[in-house]
Amino acid sequence: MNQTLAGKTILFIGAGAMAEAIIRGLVSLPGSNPERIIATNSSNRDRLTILCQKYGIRTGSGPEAVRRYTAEADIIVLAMKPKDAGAALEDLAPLVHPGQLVISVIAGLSIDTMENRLGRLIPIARCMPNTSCTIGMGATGLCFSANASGVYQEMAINLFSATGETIVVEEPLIDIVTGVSGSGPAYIYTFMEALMEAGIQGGLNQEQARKLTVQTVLGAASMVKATGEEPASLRQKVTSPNGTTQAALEVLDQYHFQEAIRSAVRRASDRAGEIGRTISEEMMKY
Ligand SMILES: NC(=O)C1=CN([C@@H]2O[C@H](COP(=O)(O)OP(=O)(O)OC[C@H]3O[C@@H](n4cnc5c(N)ncnc54)[C@H](OP(=O)(O)O)[C@@H]3O)[C@@H](O)[C@H]2O)C=CC1
Ligand SMILES: O=C(O)[C@@H]1CCC=N1
Repeated sequence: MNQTLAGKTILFIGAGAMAEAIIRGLVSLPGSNPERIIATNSSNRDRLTILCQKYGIRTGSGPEAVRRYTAEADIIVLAMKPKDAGAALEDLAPLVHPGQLVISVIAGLSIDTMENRLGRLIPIARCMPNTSCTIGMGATGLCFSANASGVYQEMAINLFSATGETIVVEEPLIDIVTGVSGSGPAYIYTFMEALMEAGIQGGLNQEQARKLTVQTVLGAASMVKATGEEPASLRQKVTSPNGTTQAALEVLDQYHFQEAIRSAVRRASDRAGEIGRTISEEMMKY
C-alpha cells in the first residue's frame, strides 16, 4: 500500500457495485488493512454481511453508522446513486472537517454542489471510475477542488491506481470521461452480446461463441495497449482488400456504427450534466 494511504481509514458511504469494485482493489494491495476500510449503506444488512465476509472490512447501516464512522475516517467516499446524494450530503455536512478528504464517484455531481453543502474548506476529489476496478482493470478520471492540496490529490490518485489506470483532468471534462469510460464497459458488453448472438445464430454453441468473443475483445484491447499502434492502423491490418472484414465493415458503415458510438458517448456525457443539475436543484430544498 502506498505511503499516502498507509494507516488511513477509508469510509464508503454507499456499499453497492462501485464501492465493492474499489474495496476489492484496495484490499488486494500488499500491506492493506481491511480493518481500516468501512462500508455503510442505508438499510441492506445482508449486503453488508457479504462484504464483511468477503473482504474482512467493517460495516454499518443507517445515519448513525455514518455519524460514528465519519469521526474516525481520513477519506470519505460518496458512492450512492445520484438520487440519494442530496440527502447524504445533508447528513454529512455537520460531520466532516477540513482534515478529511471527500471523494465522490457520483455521476454528474459537481464540486461546486458539494462545496455549497460541505463548505469550501473541505478537500474534494470528483472521480469517475468504472466497474472494471473490480479486477484491477478500471479506468478512472479525477479532478480536484481548489483547496485539495498535493497530498490529498495523491491520496485519491493512489486509491484509484490500486484499481487500474487513472488520468487527472479539469472538472469540465469529467462528464465526457463518464461517457467514454464510466459507462464504456456497457457499450463493450452490448457489442459482445451481439457478437455472441451472431455466432450462435451461425451454428456455434453458447460456450464456443462466448470463448471466441471474450478472447477477441481481450486480444484486440491488448493489441492496442501492447503495440502502441492506433486502432485504425490495427483495423487496416485485419482488413484484406475485398475480403471478409471489408465486407463486414461496409455493413457497419451502412448502420453508421462509429457515429452511433460517438452519439452514445455524447448523450451519456450530456446526461451526466442533467443529473448534476437535478442534484443541485434537489440540494436547494434542504
Ligand atoms: N455502476 C457503475 O458502473 C458506476 C457507478 N458510478 C457511480 O457510483 C454511484 C453508485 O453506483 P452503484 O454502486 O452502481 O449503485 P448501487 O445501487 O449498487 O449502490 C448504491 C448504494 O448506496 C447506498 N445508499 C443509498 N443512500 C444512502 C445513504 N443516504 N447513506 C448511505 N448509503 C446509501 C445503498 O444502500 P441500500 O442498498 O441499503 O439502499 C447502496 O449500498 C452512482 O452515483 C454512480 O453514478 C460511477 C462509475 C461507474
Ligand atoms: O449509468 C450510470 O449512471 C453510472 C455512471 C457511469 C456508469 N454507471
